[in-house]
Amino acid sequence: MFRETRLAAADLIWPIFVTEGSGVTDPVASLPGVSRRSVDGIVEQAREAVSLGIPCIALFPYTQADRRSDDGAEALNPDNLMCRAIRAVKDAVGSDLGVLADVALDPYTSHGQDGLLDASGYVANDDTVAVLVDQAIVQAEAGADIVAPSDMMDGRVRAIRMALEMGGHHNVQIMAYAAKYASAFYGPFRDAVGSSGVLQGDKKTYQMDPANGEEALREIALDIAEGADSVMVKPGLAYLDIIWRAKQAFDVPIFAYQVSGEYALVEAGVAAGVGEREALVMEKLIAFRRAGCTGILTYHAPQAARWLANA
Ligand SMILES: NCc1[nH]cc(CCC(=O)O)c1CC(=O)O
Ligand SMILES: [Mg+2]
Repeated sequence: MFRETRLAAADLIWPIFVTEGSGVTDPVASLPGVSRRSVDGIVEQAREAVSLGIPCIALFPYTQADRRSDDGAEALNPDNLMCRAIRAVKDAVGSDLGVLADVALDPYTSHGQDGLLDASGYVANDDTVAVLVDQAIVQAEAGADIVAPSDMMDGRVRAIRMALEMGGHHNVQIMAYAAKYASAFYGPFRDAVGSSGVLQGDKKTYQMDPANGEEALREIALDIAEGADSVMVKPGLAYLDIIWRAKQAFDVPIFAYQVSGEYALVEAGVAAGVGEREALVMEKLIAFRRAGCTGILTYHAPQAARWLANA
Protein backbone atom coordinates (compact mmCIF):
# COMPACT_ATOMS: atom_id res chain seq x y z
CA MET A 1 0.00 0.00 0.00
CA PHE A 2 2.84 2.40 0.80
CA ARG A 3 4.96 1.47 -2.18
CA GLU A 4 5.99 4.56 -4.13
CA THR A 5 7.06 2.86 -7.34
CA ARG A 6 6.10 -0.29 -9.19
CA LEU A 7 7.62 -2.44 -11.85
CA ALA A 8 5.64 -4.37 -14.45
CA ALA A 9 6.46 -6.44 -17.51
CA ALA A 10 4.97 -3.52 -19.45
CA ASP A 11 7.99 -1.43 -18.37
CA LEU A 12 10.52 -3.70 -20.06
CA ILE A 13 12.18 -3.73 -23.47
CA TRP A 14 13.98 -6.95 -24.35
CA PRO A 15 17.16 -6.64 -26.49
CA ILE A 16 17.78 -9.70 -28.70
CA PHE A 17 20.47 -10.67 -31.21
CA VAL A 18 19.79 -11.94 -34.73
CA THR A 19 22.08 -14.19 -36.73
CA GLU A 20 21.94 -15.81 -40.20
CA GLY A 21 20.61 -19.26 -40.91
CA SER A 22 17.63 -21.19 -39.67
CA GLY A 23 17.22 -23.15 -36.47
CA VAL A 24 20.39 -21.51 -35.15
CA THR A 25 20.90 -20.82 -31.43
CA ASP A 26 24.38 -19.49 -30.91
CA PRO A 27 25.29 -18.72 -27.27
CA VAL A 28 27.24 -15.51 -26.60
CA ALA A 29 30.04 -16.67 -24.30
CA SER A 30 30.46 -13.35 -22.50
CA LEU A 31 26.69 -13.02 -21.99
CA PRO A 32 25.72 -16.26 -20.21
CA GLY A 33 22.12 -17.22 -20.91
CA VAL A 34 21.85 -15.03 -24.03
CA SER A 35 22.07 -16.49 -27.54
CA ARG A 36 21.99 -15.12 -31.04
CA ARG A 37 19.04 -16.66 -32.84
CA SER A 38 18.23 -17.00 -36.51
CA VAL A 39 15.13 -15.20 -37.75
CA ASP A 40 12.82 -18.16 -36.98
CA GLY A 41 14.07 -18.13 -33.38
CA ILE A 42 13.58 -14.36 -33.19
CA VAL A 43 9.94 -14.91 -34.13
CA GLU A 44 9.69 -17.44 -31.25
CA GLN A 45 11.19 -14.90 -28.88
CA ALA A 46 8.76 -12.26 -30.17
CA ARG A 47 5.82 -14.56 -29.38
CA GLU A 48 7.34 -15.24 -25.96
CA ALA A 49 7.57 -11.48 -25.34
CA VAL A 50 3.89 -11.07 -26.21
CA SER A 51 2.86 -13.90 -23.90
CA LEU A 52 4.93 -12.41 -21.08
CA GLY A 53 3.41 -8.95 -21.47
CA ILE A 54 6.67 -7.36 -22.66
CA PRO A 55 5.61 -4.55 -25.01
CA CYS A 56 8.74 -4.15 -27.12
CA ILE A 57 11.87 -5.93 -28.32
CA ALA A 58 15.10 -4.28 -29.49
CA LEU A 59 16.82 -6.06 -32.38
CA PHE A 60 20.57 -6.19 -33.03
CA PRO A 61 22.19 -8.03 -35.94
CA TYR A 62 25.34 -10.13 -35.93
CA THR A 63 26.79 -9.28 -39.31
CA GLN A 64 29.18 -11.76 -40.89
CA ALA A 65 32.65 -10.47 -41.71
CA ASP A 66 32.09 -10.70 -45.48
CA ARG A 67 29.11 -8.33 -45.20
CA ARG A 68 31.08 -5.69 -43.31
CA SER A 69 32.82 -2.83 -45.07
CA ASP A 70 34.48 0.48 -44.29
CA ASP A 71 31.29 2.35 -45.19
CA GLY A 72 28.89 -0.11 -43.54
CA ALA A 73 26.82 -0.26 -46.74
CA GLU A 74 25.06 -3.43 -45.60
CA ALA A 75 23.12 -1.20 -43.15
CA LEU A 76 21.24 0.19 -46.17
CA ASN A 77 20.39 -3.17 -47.74
CA PRO A 78 16.60 -3.56 -47.45
CA ASP A 79 17.11 -7.33 -47.31
CA ASN A 80 19.79 -7.31 -44.64
CA LEU A 81 19.43 -9.56 -41.63
CA MET A 82 17.96 -6.80 -39.52
CA CYS A 83 15.21 -5.92 -42.01
CA ARG A 84 14.35 -9.58 -42.57
CA ALA A 85 14.00 -10.03 -38.81
CA ILE A 86 11.83 -6.92 -38.45
CA ARG A 87 9.52 -8.08 -41.26
CA ALA A 88 9.27 -11.62 -39.87
CA VAL A 89 8.40 -10.37 -36.38
CA LYS A 90 5.83 -7.89 -37.64
CA ASP A 91 4.26 -10.55 -39.88
CA ALA A 92 4.00 -12.89 -36.89
CA VAL A 93 2.82 -10.59 -34.11
CA GLY A 94 1.66 -7.38 -35.77
CA SER A 95 0.80 -4.61 -33.38
CA ASP A 96 0.91 -6.91 -30.32
CA LEU A 97 4.60 -6.14 -29.98
CA GLY A 98 6.70 -3.08 -30.70
CA VAL A 99 9.93 -3.50 -32.61
CA LEU A 100 12.75 -1.11 -31.85
CA ALA A 101 15.55 -0.92 -34.42
CA ASP A 102 18.97 0.39 -33.47
CA VAL A 103 20.38 2.99 -35.84
CA ALA A 104 24.19 3.00 -35.96
CA LEU A 105 26.79 1.54 -38.27
CA ASP A 106 28.91 -0.52 -35.86
CA PRO A 107 27.31 -3.90 -36.66
CA TYR A 108 28.15 -3.27 -40.33
CA THR A 109 31.54 -1.53 -40.41
CA SER A 110 34.82 -3.37 -40.84
CA HIS A 111 36.39 -1.06 -38.23
CA GLY A 112 33.59 -1.42 -35.65
CA GLN A 113 32.97 2.31 -35.28
CA ASP A 114 29.40 3.64 -35.30
CA GLY A 115 30.09 5.98 -38.19
CA LEU A 116 32.25 6.71 -41.23
CA LEU A 117 35.92 7.51 -40.80
CA ASP A 118 37.57 10.51 -42.44
CA ALA A 119 41.08 10.35 -43.91
CA SER A 120 42.65 10.75 -40.46
CA GLY A 121 40.54 7.97 -38.94
CA TYR A 122 38.22 10.37 -37.07
CA VAL A 123 34.51 9.50 -37.04
CA ALA A 124 32.99 12.11 -39.38
CA ASN A 125 29.76 13.45 -37.89
CA ASP A 126 27.86 14.92 -40.83
CA ASP A 127 28.80 12.27 -43.41
CA THR A 128 27.65 9.67 -40.92
CA VAL A 129 24.32 11.41 -40.29
CA ALA A 130 23.50 11.20 -44.01
CA VAL A 131 23.93 7.41 -43.91
CA LEU A 132 22.06 6.99 -40.63
CA VAL A 133 19.06 8.72 -42.18
CA ASP A 134 18.98 6.14 -44.97
CA GLN A 135 19.44 3.32 -42.45
CA ALA A 136 16.50 4.56 -40.38
CA ILE A 137 14.28 4.76 -43.46
CA VAL A 138 15.19 1.23 -44.53
CA GLN A 139 14.25 0.01 -41.05
CA ALA A 140 11.01 1.99 -41.01
CA GLU A 141 10.10 0.53 -44.40
CA ALA A 142 10.73 -2.96 -43.02
CA GLY A 143 8.20 -2.20 -40.28
CA ALA A 144 10.12 -0.90 -37.26
CA ASP A 145 7.84 0.91 -34.80
CA ILE A 146 10.67 2.79 -33.12
CA VAL A 147 14.05 3.74 -34.52
CA ALA A 148 16.69 4.29 -31.89
CA PRO A 149 19.83 6.12 -32.99
CA SER A 150 22.61 4.81 -30.74
CA ASP A 151 25.43 6.44 -32.67
CA MET A 152 25.66 9.75 -30.73
CA MET A 153 26.31 11.89 -33.82
CA ASP A 154 25.15 15.49 -33.46
CA GLY A 155 22.04 16.45 -35.40
CA ARG A 156 20.94 12.96 -36.40
CA VAL A 157 17.59 13.08 -34.60
CA ARG A 158 16.42 16.09 -36.60
CA ALA A 159 17.65 14.60 -39.87
CA ILE A 160 15.96 11.26 -39.20
CA ARG A 161 12.69 12.92 -38.10
CA MET A 162 12.59 15.01 -41.29
CA ALA A 163 13.23 11.97 -43.46
CA LEU A 164 10.58 9.92 -41.67
CA GLU A 165 8.03 12.67 -42.22
CA MET A 166 8.97 13.11 -45.88
CA GLY A 167 8.79 9.35 -46.37
CA GLY A 168 5.32 9.07 -44.90
CA HIS A 169 6.47 7.31 -41.74
CA HIS A 170 4.67 9.74 -39.46
CA ASN A 171 3.94 7.11 -36.84
CA VAL A 172 7.47 5.80 -36.43
CA GLN A 173 8.85 7.00 -33.13
CA ILE A 174 12.40 8.02 -32.33
CA MET A 175 13.92 6.85 -29.06
CA ALA A 176 17.20 8.74 -28.89
CA TYR A 177 20.20 7.31 -27.13
CA ALA A 178 20.66 10.86 -25.88
CA ALA A 179 23.09 10.44 -22.99
CA LYS A 180 25.26 7.54 -24.01
CA TYR A 181 28.58 7.24 -22.24
CA ALA A 182 31.87 5.88 -23.54
CA SER A 183 31.55 2.95 -21.18
CA ALA A 184 33.57 -0.11 -20.25
CA PHE A 185 30.30 -1.99 -19.78
CA TYR A 186 29.59 -2.63 -23.50
CA GLY A 187 32.12 -5.45 -23.96
CA PRO A 188 29.78 -8.47 -24.20
CA PHE A 189 27.46 -6.59 -26.61
CA ARG A 190 30.35 -6.01 -28.97
CA ASP A 191 31.03 -9.76 -28.83
CA ALA A 192 27.35 -10.44 -29.55
CA VAL A 193 27.25 -8.30 -32.71
CA GLY A 194 30.74 -9.36 -33.79
CA SER A 195 32.40 -5.96 -33.54
CA SER A 196 34.75 -6.45 -30.56
CA GLY A 197 37.38 -8.27 -32.61
CA VAL A 198 37.42 -5.58 -35.26
CA LEU A 199 36.98 -2.39 -33.23
CA GLN A 200 39.88 -0.03 -33.69
CA GLY A 201 40.45 2.57 -30.99
CA ASP A 202 37.62 3.73 -28.75
CA LYS A 203 34.41 5.73 -29.12
CA LYS A 204 35.38 8.69 -26.96
CA THR A 205 35.10 11.24 -29.75
CA TYR A 206 31.31 10.80 -29.85
CA GLN A 207 30.21 8.97 -26.70
CA MET A 208 30.24 10.90 -23.43
CA ASP A 209 32.80 11.20 -20.65
CA PRO A 210 31.51 9.35 -17.54
CA ALA A 211 32.61 12.38 -15.50
CA ASN A 212 29.98 14.64 -17.13
CA GLY A 213 26.45 15.25 -15.90
CA GLU A 214 25.68 18.76 -17.17
CA GLU A 215 26.63 17.68 -20.66
CA ALA A 216 24.09 14.85 -20.45
CA LEU A 217 21.34 17.38 -19.83
CA ARG A 218 22.47 19.43 -22.84
CA GLU A 219 22.56 16.32 -25.03
CA ILE A 220 19.07 15.30 -23.90
CA ALA A 221 17.70 18.82 -24.46
CA LEU A 222 19.07 18.84 -28.02
CA ASP A 223 17.57 15.47 -28.91
CA ILE A 224 14.15 16.48 -27.56
CA ALA A 225 14.30 19.76 -29.49
CA GLU A 226 15.22 17.82 -32.64
CA GLY A 227 12.14 15.61 -32.37
CA ALA A 228 12.89 12.63 -30.13
CA ASP A 229 9.73 11.03 -28.70
CA SER A 230 11.66 9.50 -25.82
CA VAL A 231 15.25 9.54 -24.61
CA MET A 232 17.64 7.03 -23.20
CA VAL A 233 20.40 7.10 -20.62
CA LYS A 234 23.03 4.41 -21.06
CA PRO A 235 24.52 2.47 -19.26
CA GLY A 236 22.09 2.12 -16.39
CA LEU A 237 23.11 1.52 -12.82
CA ALA A 238 26.16 3.79 -12.70
CA TYR A 239 24.07 6.65 -14.15
CA LEU A 240 20.98 6.76 -11.92
CA ASP A 241 21.80 10.37 -11.05
CA ILE A 242 21.58 11.29 -14.74
CA ILE A 243 18.17 9.64 -15.00
CA TRP A 244 16.98 11.48 -11.92
CA ARG A 245 18.26 14.83 -13.16
CA ALA A 246 16.71 14.28 -16.59
CA LYS A 247 13.40 13.37 -14.97
CA GLN A 248 13.40 16.67 -13.05
CA ALA A 249 14.33 18.69 -16.12
CA PHE A 250 12.29 17.17 -18.97
CA ASP A 251 8.77 15.99 -19.56
CA VAL A 252 9.41 13.09 -21.95
CA PRO A 253 9.60 9.35 -21.29
CA ILE A 254 13.08 8.37 -20.12
CA PHE A 255 14.47 4.89 -20.64
CA ALA A 256 17.57 3.28 -19.19
CA TYR A 257 19.61 0.64 -20.95
CA GLN A 258 20.91 -1.86 -18.47
CA VAL A 259 23.75 -2.88 -20.75
CA SER A 260 25.50 -6.13 -21.49
CA GLY A 261 28.32 -5.69 -18.97
CA GLU A 262 25.81 -5.02 -16.21
CA TYR A 263 23.92 -8.20 -17.11
CA ALA A 264 27.14 -10.21 -17.26
CA LEU A 265 28.29 -8.92 -13.85
CA VAL A 266 25.05 -10.08 -12.24
CA GLU A 267 25.38 -13.49 -13.85
CA ALA A 268 29.02 -13.74 -12.75
CA GLY A 269 28.00 -12.72 -9.24
CA VAL A 270 25.24 -15.33 -9.12
CA ALA A 271 27.68 -17.97 -10.36
CA ALA A 272 30.14 -16.92 -7.65
CA GLY A 273 27.52 -17.17 -4.92
CA VAL A 274 27.29 -13.43 -4.28
CA GLY A 275 23.51 -13.48 -4.17
CA GLU A 276 20.35 -14.83 -5.62
CA ARG A 277 19.51 -13.88 -9.23
CA GLU A 278 15.91 -12.81 -8.80
CA ALA A 279 16.64 -10.63 -5.76
CA LEU A 280 19.64 -8.97 -7.42
CA VAL A 281 17.88 -8.30 -10.70
CA MET A 282 14.62 -7.04 -9.22
CA GLU A 283 16.37 -4.67 -6.80
CA LYS A 284 18.24 -3.14 -9.73
CA LEU A 285 15.14 -2.84 -11.91
CA ILE A 286 13.03 -1.11 -9.26
CA ALA A 287 15.90 1.35 -8.74
CA PHE A 288 15.47 2.53 -12.34
CA ARG A 289 11.79 3.12 -11.74
CA ARG A 290 12.54 4.98 -8.50
CA ALA A 291 15.07 7.16 -10.35
CA GLY A 292 12.36 8.19 -12.82
CA CYS A 293 12.48 5.76 -15.72
CA THR A 294 9.42 4.98 -17.78
CA GLY A 295 11.04 1.75 -18.85
CA ILE A 296 14.21 -0.30 -18.90
CA LEU A 297 16.01 -2.18 -21.66
CA THR A 298 17.36 -5.32 -20.04
CA TYR A 299 18.59 -8.75 -21.11
CA HIS A 300 16.85 -10.05 -17.98
CA ALA A 301 13.46 -8.94 -19.37
CA PRO A 302 11.97 -12.43 -19.89
CA GLN A 303 13.08 -13.69 -16.47
CA ALA A 304 11.87 -10.50 -14.79
CA ALA A 305 8.49 -10.76 -16.53
CA ARG A 306 8.13 -14.34 -15.28
CA TRP A 307 9.06 -13.38 -11.72
CA LEU A 308 6.56 -10.51 -11.85
CA ALA A 309 3.84 -12.85 -13.11
CA ASN A 310 4.49 -15.21 -10.19
CA ALA A 311 4.86 -12.50 -7.53
N1 LIG B 1 25.76 1.43 -31.50
C1 LIG B 1 26.37 0.63 -30.63
C2 LIG B 1 25.63 0.09 -29.48
N2 LIG B 1 24.28 -0.05 -29.35
C3 LIG B 1 24.03 -0.67 -28.11
C4 LIG B 1 25.28 -0.88 -27.49
C5 LIG B 1 25.61 -1.50 -26.16
C6 LIG B 1 24.57 -2.31 -25.51
C7 LIG B 1 25.08 -3.20 -24.45
O1 LIG B 1 26.25 -3.17 -24.03
O2 LIG B 1 24.26 -4.00 -23.97
C8 LIG B 1 26.28 -0.40 -28.34
C9 LIG B 1 27.71 -0.56 -28.02
C10 LIG B 1 28.67 0.50 -28.30
O3 LIG B 1 28.34 1.70 -28.31
O4 LIG B 1 29.82 0.14 -28.53
MG1 LIG C 1 23.79 14.28 -28.90
